[in-house]
Amino acid sequence: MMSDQHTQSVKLFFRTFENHLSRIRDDGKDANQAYRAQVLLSQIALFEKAILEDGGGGGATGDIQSFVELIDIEAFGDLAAWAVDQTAVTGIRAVHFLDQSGEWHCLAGEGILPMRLRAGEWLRSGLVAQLQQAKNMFITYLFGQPRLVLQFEEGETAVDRGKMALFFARLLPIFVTDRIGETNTYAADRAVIAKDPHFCDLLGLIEKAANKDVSILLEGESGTGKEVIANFIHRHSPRAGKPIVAVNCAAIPAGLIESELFGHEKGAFTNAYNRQIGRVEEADGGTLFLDEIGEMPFAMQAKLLRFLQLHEFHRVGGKNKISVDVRIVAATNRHLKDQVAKGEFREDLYYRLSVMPFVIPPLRERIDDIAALSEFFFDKYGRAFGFAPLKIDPAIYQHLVAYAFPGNVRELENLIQNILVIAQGGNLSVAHLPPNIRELTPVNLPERAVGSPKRVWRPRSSYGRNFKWRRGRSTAAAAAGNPELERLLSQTPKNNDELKLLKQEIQNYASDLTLLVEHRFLKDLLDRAEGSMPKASTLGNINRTLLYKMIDRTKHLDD
Ligand SMILES: Nc1ncnc2c1ncn2[C@@H]1O[C@H](COP(=O)(O)OP(=O)(O)OP(=O)(O)O)[C@@H](O)[C@H]1O
Repeated sequence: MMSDQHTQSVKLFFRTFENHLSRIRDDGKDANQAYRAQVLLSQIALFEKAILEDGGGGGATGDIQSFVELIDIEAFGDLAAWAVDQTAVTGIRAVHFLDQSGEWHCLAGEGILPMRLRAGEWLRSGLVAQLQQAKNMFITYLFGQPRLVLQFEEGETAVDRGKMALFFARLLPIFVTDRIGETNTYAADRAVIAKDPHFCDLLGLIEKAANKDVSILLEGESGTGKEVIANFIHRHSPRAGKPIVAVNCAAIPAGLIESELFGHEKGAFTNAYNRQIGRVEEADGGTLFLDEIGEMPFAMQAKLLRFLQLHEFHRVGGKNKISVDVRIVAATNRHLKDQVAKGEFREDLYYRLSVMPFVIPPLRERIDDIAALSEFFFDKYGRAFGFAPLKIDPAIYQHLVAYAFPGNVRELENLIQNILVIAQGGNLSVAHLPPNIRELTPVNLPERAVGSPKRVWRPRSSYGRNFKWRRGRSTAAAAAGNPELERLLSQTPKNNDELKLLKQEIQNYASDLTLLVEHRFLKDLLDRAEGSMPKASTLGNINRTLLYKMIDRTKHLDD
């Protein structure tokens, strides 16, 4: 079994990984790659479980055989560098990659690659094989060809190496760069599937609010997706690189909630054997998601309010004030204003929390979403359960839309899993629906609800339909006092080629400026870290590989 610390590290690894994949998915460069990243994101929980639990075996499936083997080595190299940088968590010491021409590249770390790829020396199990002689070496396969060698640290590691190697094997196809025909692209945003026009509008508003550092209150029935939206807010906020920490106020006994939120000192109460950091402190710099806020005990509400006003608190049993910077997103499936009227919830806290309130509509009011979410869950769980591509009778959607879904998206998600288990994949028809839904009169779907062209939620342009020039700073004002900028900005290109050249010149100038800022940042950081790279990495919240890269590209400024 893993220690708590390692479990936490593995979890952190996966959260960072999710961010990495989200970036691939969201950068808008390649729809197929984005789709594959989304598929992996939807499987990540299964991998995490498999790696954390003994004997999980990595049950998730991925249709990697359908991907052509053209790997973007550079992009994969970044990931490899990162995995080696996080060796305490991944256990990985070096990553080697075999390209199509049969040449090996050391993508990250240091290690000598024994060129013994002959059959018989490797114990193959599915996509990965372990070298018989050196148990810390794993090969992963793509199309039956060895492609990647992972060298793990010697001795015991907290992570099961086989599972980690399998995880990398599954990742490879994400970095395939060619196109593989038409694929679904409904993965507009990780796990926020939305097609209903009103819900899409609401998401657009929420995205705008996410950008402002204000408290957000999400109200809505249970299972409507409030937690999914809280994550969406975090990812679309300037705090996206920091943690989001969720606290379910209903799940914590009243007597423990203060220490859960604010932590406690050793000996603060019976059983407080060690100092414990609270969830608020864990979320420093990021977002604190307070789920079921309506269940927070009245006495605790006063303490929370105080913290929101002062941004500081004491650990239970502690004397020192601790300051943190968190953004609060709270959610409730009760009507908080009614609770205020009944005297169950503090009015002052209500106003603090609900600077931007949003009501998430129930699923029955988002008819287009029922079909879109069903498609999404059929695909997600069909893959996760290892079923071949499904054939779904469109009448299924007509019945699902007729149902009221009192349990909202959560109920729909469970239902789709049940249908898949009952049908065991293959052809899905109305007969596989539970009787209460099968017997409903089918509803004709709006044309846009299922199939292509898919309407998906995407961040909207802030310009709306009609474009108006914003009243912004003039170029003259922007350049004031800087002769070089004045020279660049005073030119009026006469055609597109001239414009491109000028833009390039301005970009070069700007990157020089950013290097100066980076240089100043590094100098200060290393001063504070007294020259120690590990310390600088922690203080600056920057991984070491990137730190080295930054030093490399700015060191010429040191003269
Ligand atoms: N728009 C969506 N796209 C994809 N999955 C969704 C969406 N909305 C909800 N889900 C899924 O439905 C389930 C319930 O969502 P979530 O936990 O966010 O609901 P909730 O409103 O916070 O529920 P509760 O009030 O009971 O805590 C989750 O498994 C979530 O992944």
